[in-house]
Amino acid sequence: RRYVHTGATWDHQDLTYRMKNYSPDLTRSEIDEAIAGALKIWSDVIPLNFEKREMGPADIDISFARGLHHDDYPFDGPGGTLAHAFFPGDDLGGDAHFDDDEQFTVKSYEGTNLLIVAAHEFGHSLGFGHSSDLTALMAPFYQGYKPNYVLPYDDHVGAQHLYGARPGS
Ligand SMILES: CC(C)C[C@H](CC(=O)NO)C(=O)N[C@H]1Cc2cn(c3ccccc23)CCCCCCNC1=O
Ligand SMILES: [Ca+2]
Ligand SMILES: [Zn+2]
Ligand SMILES: [Zn+2]
Repeated sequence: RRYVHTGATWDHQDLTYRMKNYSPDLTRSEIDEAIAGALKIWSDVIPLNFEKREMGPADIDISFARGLHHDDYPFDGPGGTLAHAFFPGDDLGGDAHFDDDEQFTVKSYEGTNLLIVAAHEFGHSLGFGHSSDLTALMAPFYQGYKPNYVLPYDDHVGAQHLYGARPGS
């Protein structure tokens, strides 16, 4: 049990998310697919449902930004920090920001894999801190593209400890 829980969780099961903008690195459908896939990594094991919204307020607002971008955590250019996200809550709570100075890719060993980075960030959006298990998704270090990604044990146990297990998972 090395995952870290921050104390904040959502008080509703049906969470909404919204793409506030897109990155020029990929097509909209590639980005939508990577985001949905990253959310599914978590909803496969815990009883939360994610619904994409095109307009209006959402629990998890997703955006790409460079440098300073309306929060106290400016991005740092290419490399270094790849993305960050906020624990559950109103406004910025649950939101995920991706550093658009990275070259986001899908299904490639080149660049920075959007699905894996997004899955890590959504762990924070659901209330998880960093794990000291370096093989965990919630480890603080990017571990590169992995085809057919399966949620590591530490994250799986952590998620179910917090939100219970999705029946049959
Ligand atoms: C887990 C990931 C998806 C999100 C995390 C940030 C995070 O925890 N978001 O929720 C991240 O970006 N970690 C850095 C940590 C990091 C590694 N280095 C750095 C050099 C400078 C600044 C940070 C780093 C060494 C050089 C490699 C730089 C490229 C990879 N970067 C990382 O692994
Ligand atoms: Ca960066
Ligand atoms: Zn930010
Ligand atoms: Zn993190």
